[in-house]
Amino acid sequence: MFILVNLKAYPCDPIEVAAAARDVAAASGVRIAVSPQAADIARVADTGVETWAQHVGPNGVGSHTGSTLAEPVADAGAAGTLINHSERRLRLADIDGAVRAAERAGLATCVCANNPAQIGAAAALGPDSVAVEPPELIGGDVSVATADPGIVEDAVAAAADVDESVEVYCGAGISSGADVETAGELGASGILLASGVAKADDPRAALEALVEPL
Ligand SMILES: O=C[C@H](O)COP(=O)(O)O
Repeated sequence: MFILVNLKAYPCDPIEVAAAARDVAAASGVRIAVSPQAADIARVADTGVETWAQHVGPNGVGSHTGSTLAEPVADAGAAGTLINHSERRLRLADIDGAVRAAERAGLATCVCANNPAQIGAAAALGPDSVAVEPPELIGGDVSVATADPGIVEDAVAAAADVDESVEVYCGAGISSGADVETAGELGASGILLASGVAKADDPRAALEALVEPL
């Protein structure tokens, strides 16, 4: 099981979370990555934790003010990137372009989507992974794996119908080891979570609790 901790724009200390994630991953053997703000990628990567960007765009070098290019993200130490997160939606052509740009830069890709139909479309673009997240459950206290287990199972089936090599993650409201375990039983090979760690009083304890049953 892969645990991807998205720090969004929460006012946590990215280095504290990164160091905790690095240590918990090493102690547990569970793959854990941290996805900080773009400006923090290099500092977070320097801790040794697997580091992901929250977004890259489709552009290459040129006159694209405000762009996040894949190459400098990779150069800063990122190993992968989210694309089309629910809070950073892109047009279809730009999702495709961002996947291609990330591939050229050597970044692993995870395309986010709202529902199984979108997961099938996302998988058709050839990313390494897709993540299903019902927007109404993001940031809440109830895990997608509990509130809507069918959406996870249907997303796994939708991706497999298109390309069995695409990994399927799920996210929204996941905060406990039991949530992670249930997501795995539903067929997800990874989880995407944010508030359960980034807003925790003790992020290290929150991470330890997540991996405890694995
Ligand atoms: O990127 C993470 C997801 O949007 C889930 O966020 P959450 O764990 O706060 O529900």
